[in-house]
Amino acid sequence: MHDDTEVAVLRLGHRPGRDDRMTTHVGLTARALGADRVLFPDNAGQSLETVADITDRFGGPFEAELIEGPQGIIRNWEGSVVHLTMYGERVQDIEDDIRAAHVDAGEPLLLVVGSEKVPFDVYEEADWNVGVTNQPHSEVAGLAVFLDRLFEGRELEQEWEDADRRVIPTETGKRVESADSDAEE
Ligand SMILES: C[S@@+](CC[C@H](N)C(=O)[O-])C[C@H]1O[C@@H](n2cnc3c(N)ncnc32)[C@H](O)[C@@H]1O
Repeated sequence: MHDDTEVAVLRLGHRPGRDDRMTTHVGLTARALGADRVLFPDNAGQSLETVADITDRFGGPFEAELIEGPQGIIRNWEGSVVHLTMYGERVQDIEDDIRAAHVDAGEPLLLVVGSEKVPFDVYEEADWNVGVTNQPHSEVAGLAVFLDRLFEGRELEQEWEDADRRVIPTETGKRVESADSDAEE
């Protein structure tokens, strides 16, 4: 999270058209739930634009980047690598170990989520293969639950910098204020 050791999310694989919405949601969920950066495959430019636009409007800091050779990024990552997969160890059994490496020892964390079939190398190169349940579901759901576990809910209290607008929580309806009008309140 903003003042903590870095958490980057790597989206492995992207099928233009079919995966556009899911890849965008990986980025938006990473941003909303406390990651610092999302790395998208180089054919996911449309998703990058959407995430950058949301960050401009609703605040940051958050970075979205296009990358080539995701497996090189995993191999050369200076820190811990967590791969989210339904075949992995149960998140509730190993979250303390991951938190100890990331929060206590200050290791940057790379969080890898797949789309279609994930190459076996990724399972071998990850420090932890982690299942959020051992049932098949979605990269967005796995990412959300994992980040909330990692940050123990602190991400829900984040402050957003350089936002153009801010949502005011309301019991019913929608209330959005511009950052300028906030400043005048
Ligand atoms: C729709 S799944 C496809 C997985 C693919 N069939 C494979 O063999 O790797 C896409 C991604 O969702 C995530 N995912 C799905 N279920 C998960 C679970 N139970 N725990 C953690 N991540 C999960 C994983 O990152 C996975 O790569």
